Amino acid sequence: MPKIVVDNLRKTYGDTVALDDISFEVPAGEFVIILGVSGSGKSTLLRCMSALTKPTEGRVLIDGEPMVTTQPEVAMIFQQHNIVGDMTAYSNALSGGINRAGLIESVLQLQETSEKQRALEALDTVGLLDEAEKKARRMSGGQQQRVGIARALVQQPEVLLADEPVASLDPGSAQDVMGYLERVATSRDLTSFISLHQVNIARKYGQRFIGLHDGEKVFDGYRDELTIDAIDRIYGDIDTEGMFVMDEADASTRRPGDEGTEASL
Ligand SMILES: Nc1ncnc2c1ncn2[C@@H]1O[C@H](COP(=O)(O)OP(=O)(O)OP(=O)(O)O)[C@@H](O)[C@H]1O
Repeated sequence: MPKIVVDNLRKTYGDTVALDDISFEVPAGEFVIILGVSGSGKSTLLRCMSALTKPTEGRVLIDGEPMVTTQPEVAMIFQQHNIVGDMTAYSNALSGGINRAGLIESVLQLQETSEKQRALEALDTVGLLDEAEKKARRMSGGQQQRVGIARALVQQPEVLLADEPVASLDPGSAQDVMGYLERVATSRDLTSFISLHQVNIARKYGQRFIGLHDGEKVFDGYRDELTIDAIDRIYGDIDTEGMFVMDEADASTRRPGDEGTEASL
């Protein structure tokens, strides 16, 4: 049985069709990148998958069960980190257990020792154990996003959703955070959906790619299928030259006349 089924998902806001009849199935453990320009529907798709937004039509199934409300098995990481600057990295991570432990226990840090242990392990996983007692606001954007990942892990999710997790980061930090996300997903066997608009980063880390354009699914395939033509379909009229990092293995994906146009970012 697929881990996640997105079944004829449609979401409209007045006259705006944010998602238009989106369907796909993803087996457990896949690392899926959602690609598309701003406004293509990436956030709406992830919000529907986490039950933060109710679809107009269609449904999302996790392990065959409809997702009608948010649940701890599905963790969401946001672009703006959504962590509390005045709290330490440890306290922020620990607050990820809020769905399981309850609000009061979480605020008073009355969670069980096992939960506290999990927070420390999660910080260790994202390379921040030594910074556990540091206030989040004194950390870099990349470190804050890694705290956000740690917090999501404390929730003990099976599915990880990340909405533009590296959009506000410099290229080095963005790669750093994507590397941690990939390693965490592999080591904890998470089914992951990461929305990105940077094609070069997507190609480096993604296993499978779902491309959205104006709310429609225009691509669904694995790394070797993400050709320049596919990128063109996802990005439409936008000049995609320079988005595509070629390597030896990509030679077969070149279009006639593309010789010499590869760009490295
Ligand atoms: N709460 C809302 N109310 C009205 N329209 C919305 C709302 N949320 C999204 N939209 C519209 O739905 C469409 C898809 O938006 P969405 O945020 O999902 O795209 P996106 O690909 O995530 O863009 P970005 O990368 O800028 O976040 C856009 O036209 C957007 O204006």
